[in-house]
Amino acid sequence: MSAPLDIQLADWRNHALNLEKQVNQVIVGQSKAIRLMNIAIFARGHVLLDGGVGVGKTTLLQSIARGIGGAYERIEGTVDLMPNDLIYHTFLGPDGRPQIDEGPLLRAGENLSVFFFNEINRARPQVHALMLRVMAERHISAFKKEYRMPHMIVFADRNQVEKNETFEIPSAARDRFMMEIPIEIPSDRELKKSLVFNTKFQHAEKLTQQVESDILKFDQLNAFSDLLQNHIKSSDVLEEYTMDLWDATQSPEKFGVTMDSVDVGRVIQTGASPRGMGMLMKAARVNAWLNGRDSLYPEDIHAVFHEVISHRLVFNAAYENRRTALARELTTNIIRTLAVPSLTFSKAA
Ligand SMILES: Nc1ncnc2c1ncn2[C@@H]1O[C@H](COP(=O)(O)OP(=O)(O)OP(=O)(O)O)[C@@H](O)[C@H]1O
Repeated sequence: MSAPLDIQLADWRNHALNLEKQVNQVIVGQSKAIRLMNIAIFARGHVLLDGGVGVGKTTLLQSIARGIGGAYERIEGTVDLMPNDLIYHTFLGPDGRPQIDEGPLLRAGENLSVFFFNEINRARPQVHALMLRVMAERHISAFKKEYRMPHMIVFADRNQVEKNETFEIPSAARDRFMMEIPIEIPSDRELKKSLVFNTKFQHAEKLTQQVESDILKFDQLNAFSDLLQNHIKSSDVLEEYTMDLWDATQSPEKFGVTMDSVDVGRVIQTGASPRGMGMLMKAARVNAWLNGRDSLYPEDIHAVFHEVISHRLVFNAAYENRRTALARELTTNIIRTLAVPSLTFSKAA
């Protein structure tokens, strides 16, 4: 028999916060990104990572995978990567004859919990199409059988610096990702110094091993996530506020939102999608639970608004090449400008 709901919620919250604490001890200066990744894990959403090279993405994901339990797999996006490279690879066996083995998507079977697609925008659209299908359906047929990966979360990094030979992910594909999370070099000088001079940070594998394994049970996350999503309540006032936020992503000028650098009325081609708003609320509910509440507050939406909404906005062509800065300014100004309702909910025990 399963434990009473309030005990389950409290136990899982302790595990979630423990995971966060342990990952923060090995990956320094990334506490905000780690909180957001934890939210995505409990909301069961795929994540785009926005970061440069050598900023600790692999170490971070391996640490998280260790804490979640299950298997971690990684693939590099390259211009000659083919969809089949995710599914199988061929090699010469000891007898000199060609053999076929399962590729990174299939190798771990149902144990796959974290799949890292590095530099996804170096891969061709055919590869994106396969990846997006598997992200949505979490199964694929190959070798005359059906492979399921029900516990998989995809983390995809886009190389934002080098644009040669890249295939940008179109807006419809970006919309499938719950969040885009920046992984930036820490700004604190002492932290930066320790990354350079403390030799432990040059041993990524040893760092990862410091995270306790199986803090969460990766194969129970889907069921717990459903339970959590059904548990967190919202109110009419909060729902109306959310609808205004949504409208403001499409027509910011109607809500008096302004931007310093551009005419706000001309900048947006398409605001957030219904899928995006659904994902916003899923992420916000996880934030409420992590903060020990059973009701949604505006601050739960604010905590994830930028990372869930920005990558979905489509800017008019003249502004697309400045999208990162403009999206940050717009989402910040939407939150600042729209009147925040005050809510009086009781805190969860
Ligand atoms: N914030 C950080 N905390 C801990 N270690 C870090 C951090 N940033 C970088 N490192 C260290 O830098 C090295 C490179 O990290 P890692 O390979 O994870 O980066 P990456 O972003 O995945 O690189 P690439 O883009 O080349 O794949 C590792 O030894 C890692 O420990």
